[in-house]
Amino acid sequence: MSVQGKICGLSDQISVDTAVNNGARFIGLVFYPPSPRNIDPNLASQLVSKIPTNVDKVGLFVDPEDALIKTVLESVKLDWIQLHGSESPDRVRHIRQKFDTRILKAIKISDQSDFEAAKNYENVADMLLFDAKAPKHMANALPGGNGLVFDWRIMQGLEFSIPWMLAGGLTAENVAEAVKISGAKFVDTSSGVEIEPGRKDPAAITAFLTALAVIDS
Ligand SMILES: O=C(O)c1ccccc1NCC(=O)[C@H](O)[C@H](O)COP(=O)(O)O
Repeated sequence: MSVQGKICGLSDQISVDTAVNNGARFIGLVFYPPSPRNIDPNLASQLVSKIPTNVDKVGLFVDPEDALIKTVLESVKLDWIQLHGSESPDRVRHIRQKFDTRILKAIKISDQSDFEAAKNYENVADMLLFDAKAPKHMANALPGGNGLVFDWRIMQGLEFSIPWMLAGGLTAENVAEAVKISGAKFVDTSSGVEIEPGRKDPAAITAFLTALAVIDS
């Protein structure tokens, strides 16, 4: 199986269609108001209304209340709920059970010790997403989508009981190296396919997905 790609933070139809038409496996939709990629549930519903069933719709939340998830799901049928905050394993279990939707749980990584947290989520999530942790001094840092990489070498030799996705600063130029070093089978990008935060670049989306297609995995 080739490396599967998620394009996250989509907010316009051209970019959604470009991602789908170039082989994206996952479409990420941000429901986190402080993000420049945040979108209204009704717009989200329109954007993904025609995407094929083999492309999964991922709704991204940060420490959401149940009410927000409920409101979003009333507008758009998500295949995954991505939790990118400090949600506990019990909270993840609750969300998974209450909304009967697969969970992609983000774990922030800066060094090897951060992987210990991942073990606590293997029994409550369906997939893990390893993303670079923003440094404390970084101004205007978001919980994710910061365009930061972590040292992919620290992934080597690690094994998890559920699938995992690599994220953080991935671009068409570095994704092949990231896959080779980390062994990732799933990758995710947002900043790396943007003209500016919140404004996707269809050409960069195409380049990223084309780069995936030629990786011998
Ligand atoms: O993308 C955002 O604006 C965002 C905001 C708050 C929490 C998470 C967010 N994105 C999560 C993602 O899945 C991103 O694709 C991931 O962090 C990688 O982002 P990037 O480093 O920009 O490629």
